[in-house]
Amino acid sequence: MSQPTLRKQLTTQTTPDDLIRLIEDIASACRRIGDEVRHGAFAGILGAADSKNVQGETQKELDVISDEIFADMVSSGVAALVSEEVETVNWLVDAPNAGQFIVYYDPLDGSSNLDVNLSVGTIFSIVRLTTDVARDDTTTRIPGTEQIAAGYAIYGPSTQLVVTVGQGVQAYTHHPGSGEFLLTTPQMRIPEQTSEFAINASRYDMWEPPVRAYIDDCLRGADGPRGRKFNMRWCASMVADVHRILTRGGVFLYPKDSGNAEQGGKLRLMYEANPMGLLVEAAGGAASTGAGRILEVAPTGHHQRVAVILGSRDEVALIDDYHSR
Ligand SMILES: O=P(O)(O)OC[C@H]1O[C@](O)(COP(=O)(O)O)[C@@H](O)[C@@H]1O
Ligand SMILES: [Mg+2]
Ligand SMILES: [Mg+2]
Repeated sequence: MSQPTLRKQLTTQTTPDDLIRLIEDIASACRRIGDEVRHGAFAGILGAADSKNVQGETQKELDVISDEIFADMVSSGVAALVSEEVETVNWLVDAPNAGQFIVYYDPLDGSSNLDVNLSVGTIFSIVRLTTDVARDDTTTRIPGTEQIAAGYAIYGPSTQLVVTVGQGVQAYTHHPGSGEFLLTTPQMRIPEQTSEFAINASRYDMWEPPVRAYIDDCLRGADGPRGRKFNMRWCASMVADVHRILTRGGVFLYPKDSGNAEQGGKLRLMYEANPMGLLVEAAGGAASTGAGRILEVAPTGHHQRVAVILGSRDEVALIDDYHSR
């Protein structure tokens, strides 16, 4: 094993010790969640649970199990956990190894893919509270610009952990023999230009005019205003779509449309849009709502939703331009 381990690489990047311990907790939890996902068919847990989450969505059994694993295993230096699957903030300040970190997380992302054996993941975002924490839920409404680290695990053909602690984006691959996450991509970079978009095209008739105009122009190909052919991908798993973009470029859109406008969009700011926004920007890309930088959105609630447009910088800038026309 010549590649550095997660701890070795984070130490080389002079990451504070308490943050390394926290990221290692998260890596252990993701290893366990990956195992549960892989053995889900044997345990018969790939289906729906008979419960709904705060978003009113029917939970998958593995949504609940993954949340329990994460909440059990992630505690080093933690003051509070904010989960997609739990309505309220889980304050840990009385726990023996509590500290100043707030961890926002989506325990299982892309869960509609579970029973069809496609890639799913876990997403996390970390902020460090500077002052002594007050146990009130407004304390945790912190803009994405304050994140000190973010990442995701992807449970695909291999399990990978993709992390930023402020020095670019690193990808680690789980090494089944040793159980370690080993550094396999030292720097993920997003090309500034792309000819590949990802959007759920079945929502075409619900899109607002700027998004419809942008996609129409891409689909007109070489003879159209873009002067080149565009390809399309949609995994219905944000982790899988963003991983592809961090690996080879592209643009991902989940806009606000007439079908989700009441909720403000589909994807959640604190544990989907903010962490993915931090990763994409750290890899040279951009992340926008169409009306401004995602990371600068002032949070009004833990489960608030936003429009998401992220990926290759020039393409995101162009889509923003469609919104300002
Ligand atoms: O079903 P749609 O419209 O394709 O939406 C897919 C999107 O919803 C999500 O599955 C929402 O995340 P969760 O699975 O964590 O609820 C994203 O991962 C994905 O990008
Ligand atoms: Mg999700
Ligand atoms: Mg989820």
